[in-house]
Amino acid sequence: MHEITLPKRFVVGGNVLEKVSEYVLSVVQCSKALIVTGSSETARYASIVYDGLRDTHVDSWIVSVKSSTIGEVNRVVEVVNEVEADVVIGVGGGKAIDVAKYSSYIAAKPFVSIPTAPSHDGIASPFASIKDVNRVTSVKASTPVLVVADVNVMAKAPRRNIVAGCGDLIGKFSAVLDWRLAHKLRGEYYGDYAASLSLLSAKHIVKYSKMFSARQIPLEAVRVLVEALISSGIAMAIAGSTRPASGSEHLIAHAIDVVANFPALHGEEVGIGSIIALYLHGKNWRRIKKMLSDMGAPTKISQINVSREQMVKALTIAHTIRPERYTILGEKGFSEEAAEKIIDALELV
Ligand SMILES: NC(=O)C1=CN([C@@H]2O[C@H](COP(=O)(O)OP(=O)(O)OC[C@H]3O[C@@H](n4cnc5c(N)ncnc54)[C@H](OP(=O)(O)O)[C@@H]3O)[C@@H](O)[C@H]2O)C=CC1
Ligand SMILES: O=C(CO)COP(=O)(O)O
Ligand SMILES: [Zn+2]
Repeated sequence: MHEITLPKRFVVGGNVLEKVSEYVLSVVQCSKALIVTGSSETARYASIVYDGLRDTHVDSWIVSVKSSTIGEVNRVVEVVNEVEADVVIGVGGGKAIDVAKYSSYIAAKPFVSIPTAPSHDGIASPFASIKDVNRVTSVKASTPVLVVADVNVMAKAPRRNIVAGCGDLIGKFSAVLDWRLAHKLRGEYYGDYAASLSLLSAKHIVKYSKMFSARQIPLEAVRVLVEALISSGIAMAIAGSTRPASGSEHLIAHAIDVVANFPALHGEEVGIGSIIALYLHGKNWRRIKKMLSDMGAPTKISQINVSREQMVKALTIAHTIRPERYTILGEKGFSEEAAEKIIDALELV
């Protein structure tokens, strides 16, 4: 048994950031808010949120975080307690959202998710990837009470971040295959509804792939991507774990982070992990590789700043990242020889 807690309100649309205070006040009674953001363009969006809250007499503070580590979470929790904030608002990419989400969970305050880029599916999920809490995998955190996704803001994010969101979602094809495999081989609980919802998000990326390959990605495609990222987060909430969203492709991405110290965006690494995972599952990996390549997503390890030696190492340790989650990598994973062979067979160099 697990409880499914979903956000109370989703606001998805153009220019919704300016009205954020109205949305926040519609779901939480608050007079003090702590905004967690990054340090680049994200901080500019955070100041728009700050101004909106000030105009409706909500005192606000902004904390900029550099990484999604427990050190940053502790720093944010200290400020939450010091200023007695009633709500924690994350404004930024996956890093800022995750730090805000986990801090709100520790401080037992409501969490509001305001993504500035469609680069990951943690936007609405109740899990956070905090780098040194559970090694490199996610942990249970708060479900946002409110998600405000301004598609105009997100469409202005760097193309690289947008395409990374496509990569994170393409990963659901192998994640669900792995889940089914674990169900058949290990009797693990398999939630057909959560799995179908997760797959739906990946299928929409394929359906709209031509639009994502256009020089200027149309707003319509960004909106579909944002909705798909939200719905993948909901699939995780329904399943009560990240199982529908994270399988062997994520283990490979996490292993790359361990070996090469976070060399690229999460969704970019998942895209490459998906090519390998789909090959192992006997699926049409060539089609997915071409699709990612056409979008401008990395399909070679040099494009994610990973050397051949590092990739071999990552492949040989991927199965150890989360031993309790059975995947196509099995219990022994890749041998060095097999890793070398797959890198050549899939032309990853
Ligand atoms: N909780 C969950 O369920 C999930 C969590 N994740 C986690 O999310 C993280 C990945 O998120 P991702 O967004 O790729 O990485 P980051 O949050 O690190 O963002 C990457 C970069 O993009 C910048 N950025 C964000 N929005 C904009 C914008 N609108 N314009 C210009 N620059 C922008 C960020 O700026 P700045 O430096 O200012 O922050 C940062 O420099 C990983 O840590 C991953 O583990 C991924 C999937 C699911
Ligand atoms: O990135 C995620 C889903 O896209 C979360 O996955 P993990 O639970 O493997 O960290
Ligand atoms: Zn992911």
